[in-house]
Parts: sequence; structure tokens; C-alpha cells
Amino acid sequence: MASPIYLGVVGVGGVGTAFLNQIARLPNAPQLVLLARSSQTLLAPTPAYSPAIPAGDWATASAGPSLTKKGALPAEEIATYLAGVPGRAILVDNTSDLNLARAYPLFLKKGISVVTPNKKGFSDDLSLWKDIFSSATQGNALVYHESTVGAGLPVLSTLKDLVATGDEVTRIEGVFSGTLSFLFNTFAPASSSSDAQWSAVVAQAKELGYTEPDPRDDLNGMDVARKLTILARLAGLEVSRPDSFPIESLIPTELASLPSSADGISEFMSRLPEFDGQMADVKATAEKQGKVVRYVGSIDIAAQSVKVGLQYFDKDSAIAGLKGSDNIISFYTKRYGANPLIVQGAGAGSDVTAMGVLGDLVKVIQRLQ
Ligand SMILES: NC(=O)C1=CN([C@@H]2O[C@H](COP(=O)(O)OP(=O)(O)OC[C@H]3O[C@@H](n4cnc5c(N)ncnc54)[C@H](OP(=O)(O)O)[C@@H]3O)[C@@H](O)[C@H]2O)C=CC1
Ligand SMILES: N[C@@H](CC=O)C(=O)O
Ligand code: NA
Repeated sequence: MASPIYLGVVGVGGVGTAFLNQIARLPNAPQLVLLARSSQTLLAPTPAYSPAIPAGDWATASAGPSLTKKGALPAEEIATYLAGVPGRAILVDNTSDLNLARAYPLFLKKGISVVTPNKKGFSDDLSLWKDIFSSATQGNALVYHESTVGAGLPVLSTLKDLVATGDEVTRIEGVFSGTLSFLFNTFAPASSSSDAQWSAVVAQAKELGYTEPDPRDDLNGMDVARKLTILARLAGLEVSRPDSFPIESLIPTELASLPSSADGISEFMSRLPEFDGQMADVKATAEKQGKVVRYVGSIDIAAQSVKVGLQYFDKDSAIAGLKGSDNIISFYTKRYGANPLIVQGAGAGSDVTAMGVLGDLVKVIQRLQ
């Protein structure tokens, strides 16, 4: 008989909330026994791990007496709790926390599978990447992270299939940031004119839930660099760190040293309008050449090079014509020849990202049973 599956979810922000709403509508969903945010943890009482937490109505249930409430728990304690379930356990990490990602090997060695849209663990030191996958093998657990690149778009599954079936991937290129796509498509559209100020569009992208918890992680190019690091590693390149190649930042120099705290984010957002002229100049330079500016990335496998930054594009090109938060990712391979395999669609947003996380969860459940 199949083992019952139990779920621990960390993070109930934009993606976490959309994920919980989607799983609440899933038939035969696993039992949700742990739900944590930065300062609180909700647990199904042990030893029975019952009653479970209602995914779609956890806030109401947390006010009642039947669930255990604690403050923030260290990763070790979460892992010990999940390792004790009477079945198989899966951790869904819907945070962007590097420290939690650093604990994935601990979870995996205990047999707890990991599903996450959090890029940090897969794009930080190469040693962590190796530790994650060797720990999964050791613990007979699974790791899925489709939403770390292109949100819910089938980017990693496509690349893995190309590699696993023996195709030779030579180049991967495109637009990898939903936020930067939205910013440039709105601020410098190819098919119309726009009076939008850069800072106002940045605020809009944050409001729409496209940005990282700290929008500077999008504007400094690091989010794109992390995605390219993940893709390059899956394609076989041993990229040591996401900052091991040049990354063009769109953060005004004057604001570069603000602290990475909540206050630092607020000060950055409130002072950004002072520097709208800088991005207006970039846009005007492209326009003088009859082009538009876009933020793109590329990986050349043979040359072992990764590039991240601004480029000018003809107004009738596919990249210039993207809409909303769309990503476009082209895989050049030996089998596909001169016409790349292209994946395109929304590359940010809570619902599409949560879909990628839930799709991974469904795959893990199928493989564990
Ligand atoms: N938004 C998008 O379009 C996409 C997002 N992603 C990734 O999804 C992840 C989540 O993004 P998003 O939902 O937008 O972010 P949010 O900032 O909306 O939510 C983050 C959540 O994580 C919680 N959290 C942060 N640190 C910890 C911690 N140490 N322990 C427990 N909980 C913690 C926060 O707690 P609290 O509620 O207490 O603040 C919050 O609930 C990120 O890794 C992001 O890169 C990937 C693809 C697309
Ligand atoms: N902030 C990211 C979210 C998805 O990874 C982006 O804008 O692409
Ligand atoms: Na994806």
C-alpha cells in the first residue's frame, strides 16, 4: 500500500498563499502538518500528526485550540518534526531565505523531499548545489525546483529532458526576469510610446507581486544571474557562484549602499524617483537607433561564458515584442539546429509560480508512491 504523504510549507507570502489556495482545491492532497512564516509556526499535534491544517483556511484554524502554535523554529527542528511523520514527508519552501536553503541537505538526508521556487540553494556556492543532490540520493528523497527559473513555465523540465535524452545544448538565451520584462515592456514598449517614469513602473511591478521580496535583487541583475547559474549547472557547466561572471546592475550608484533591511527597501523605493533621468537616458539612446532596450541573459556552453545585461533590439524582434511579465527562453541544441526550442509566457506572478510549485509537488507525490 502507498505510504501517506505529509507536507510542511514554509512561507505564506504571495507565492505561498497562492500555493495554499491551489492545493486546497486539489483532490487527494497530502496532509498539511506544518505551516511557517518568519515569526510563527503552526503544527498538527504529535504523535498523531492530526488534525491536519486546512490549507485554504489556516488563518481561521490557527485561532482555534486544535493546532499547536510556536514561534519561528530552527530548520533542524522542522526537519526533526517532519522526519517523524507516519509516512513520507515533503518540505515546500516558499521563502527566498538562503539559510533555509542551506538546510536542504539536512532535510534530504532524513528522507524529506524538497519542492521550492527559492533560487538561493541552487544558485549559491557550487558546493551547496552538489551537497543538495548527493544528500537527496543518500536520503532516497527528491528535489524539484521548476519555479526557480521562468516561474511555472516548463524551463527546467525542458532542459533536463534535452540533456537526459542525449541532445547537445549549445546556447541558452533570452529574457529571464518577469520583473525586468514588465519594466521594459511598460517603460519602453516597441509598438507604442509611453510616458511612464521608471520608478513608478518599479513600484507597480512590486505591487503586482513580480519582484523579489527585495526588488533590488531584480534591479541589480542578481535574480537573472541566479537563474542562469541554475540553467548553466543543469547544462553541465560548473559555475562556482552567481557573481562569478559580469552582471549589469540597474541600481543607481547613489543608492547602492542602502542596507538590505525593510527600512533599506523603503528608502530605496522612496528615493528611486530622484534617478528616473538615468533610465530615461538609456531609453532615449536606444530610440535614437530606432531600437528598444531590454535586459537579457545568455549562456554559451562551449565558451563556458555567461552574460547578463542590457541590449538593444529591433522593434520587430521577438524579444522587443514581449508583453507583460513574459519570459522568452531559447534553447539552441544540436537536434533543433538553427531554429531553437522556445519556451515563452508569464515569468512572474504568484499564481503562475505556485502552479509550478504545485506541479512539482504532484510529480514528487507520484514518484514517492
Ligand atoms: N513572485 C514571483 O513571481 C516569483 C517568486 N519566486 C520565488 O518564490 C519565493 C517566494 O516569493 P514571494 O511569495 O513573492 O515572496 P514574499 O515576500 O511575498 O513571501 C515570502 C514569505 O516567506 C516568509 N519567510 C521569509 N523568511 C523566512 C524564514 N526564514 N522562515 C520562515 N518564513 C520565512 C515570509 O514570512 P512573513 O509572512 O512572516 O513575512 C513570507 O511569508 C522566492 O524565493 C521568490 O524568488 C519564484 C518565481 C516567481
Ligand atoms: N522576481 C522574479 C520572480 C521570478 O523568479 C522575476 O521577476 O522574474
Ligand atoms: Na519554470
